[in-house]
Amino acid sequence: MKIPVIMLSGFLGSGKTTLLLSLLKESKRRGLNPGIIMNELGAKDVDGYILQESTGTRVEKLLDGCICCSRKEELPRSLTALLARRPDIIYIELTGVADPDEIVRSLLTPPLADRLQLHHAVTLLDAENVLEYSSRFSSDKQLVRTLRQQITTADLIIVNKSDLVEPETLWKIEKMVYKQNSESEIVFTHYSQINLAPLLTGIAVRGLKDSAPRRGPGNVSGAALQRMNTGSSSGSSATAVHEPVSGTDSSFSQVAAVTLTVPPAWAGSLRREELEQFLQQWGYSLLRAKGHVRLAGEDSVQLVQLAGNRISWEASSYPGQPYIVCIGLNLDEKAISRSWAALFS
Ligand SMILES: Nc1nc2c(ncn2[C@@H]2O[C@H](COP(=O)(O)OP(=O)(O)OP(=O)(O)O)[C@@H](O)[C@H]2O)c(=O)[nH]1
Repeated sequence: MKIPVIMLSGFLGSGKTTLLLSLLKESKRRGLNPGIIMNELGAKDVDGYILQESTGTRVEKLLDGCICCSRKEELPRSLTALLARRPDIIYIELTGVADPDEIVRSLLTPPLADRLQLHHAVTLLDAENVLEYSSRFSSDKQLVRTLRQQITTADLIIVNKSDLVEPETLWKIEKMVYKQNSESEIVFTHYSQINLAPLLTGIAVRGLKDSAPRRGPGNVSGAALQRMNTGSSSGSSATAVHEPVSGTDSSFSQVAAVTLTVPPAWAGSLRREELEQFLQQWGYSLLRAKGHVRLAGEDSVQLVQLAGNRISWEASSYPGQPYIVCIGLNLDEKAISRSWAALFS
């Protein structure tokens, strides 16, 4: 019996982990044993920690590079390890700059092809930013190509973050998607809330299956569109570890990750506004930031996220040394490190 795979792709911060959280909760509710592979560009496992903390599910992590290129050879190894745990369904969350077509190719190549079956290729789009990508990233043609590939490879496209845009923008996005992929289903939603049933149709607990999983009928309708409050707000030596995302056939040649750590002596001294200013000064060259920090005057550790130039905060129980992973296009690593160190001088 082949194990069904649902692949989640989409640019940085588009809502993949938010969707995966819902899928995991729904999988558990159905008594399924899910296997998860999560790939992160940075060396820190921010999303894996969020998933483990919220659902208790073990996550197979592939950090510090992209499994469509620089860490390509690690995917078969991780999938083989995961299969030994006899999952009913495997979710693969790609990095925001991964070419999903490369992953589909790996899944269709023996020996993986003998054991796995691609059930759905889902791509999330950030409604607030997706129409700007071609002009914003015009200096990185490879990245623009990869983002197109994310649209053309999908059989389900979820236009997420629709709470942040006007209906006109959604129509433009629909037109843009249709031009590139007229076959896929497209839904509009916020916080990745969609009807999960069609995605999981045909997936059953091992032993209860009498045939190979089949795709369900379409109709993955999103939640009713409505404006909603995002909950976002308008934050020895500090170290910066640069993680060049290498690989000869890299799909994201100019995208790199930097991990910034807070010196132990300064933990709990950062002010929220200071950190927000630090993150916002790089404009769109800082594509994504996420990490756990301890702020002055706050009891709990905070999970801070920057996506599409918006910053959000939520309480976290992360027990380790505070850090932030910054992912950017042509980021000036020296300037970032200097600016970060200045926060602690
Ligand atoms: N306003 C708004 N925020 C959202 C929505 N969906 C997700 N977010 C927020 O956007 C940020 C990024 O969401 P994630 O689900 O982590 O995105 P991702 O695609 O997994 O991000 P990476 O894996 O880092 O590429 C988080 O702070 C989410 O809470 C939405 O529909 N509307």
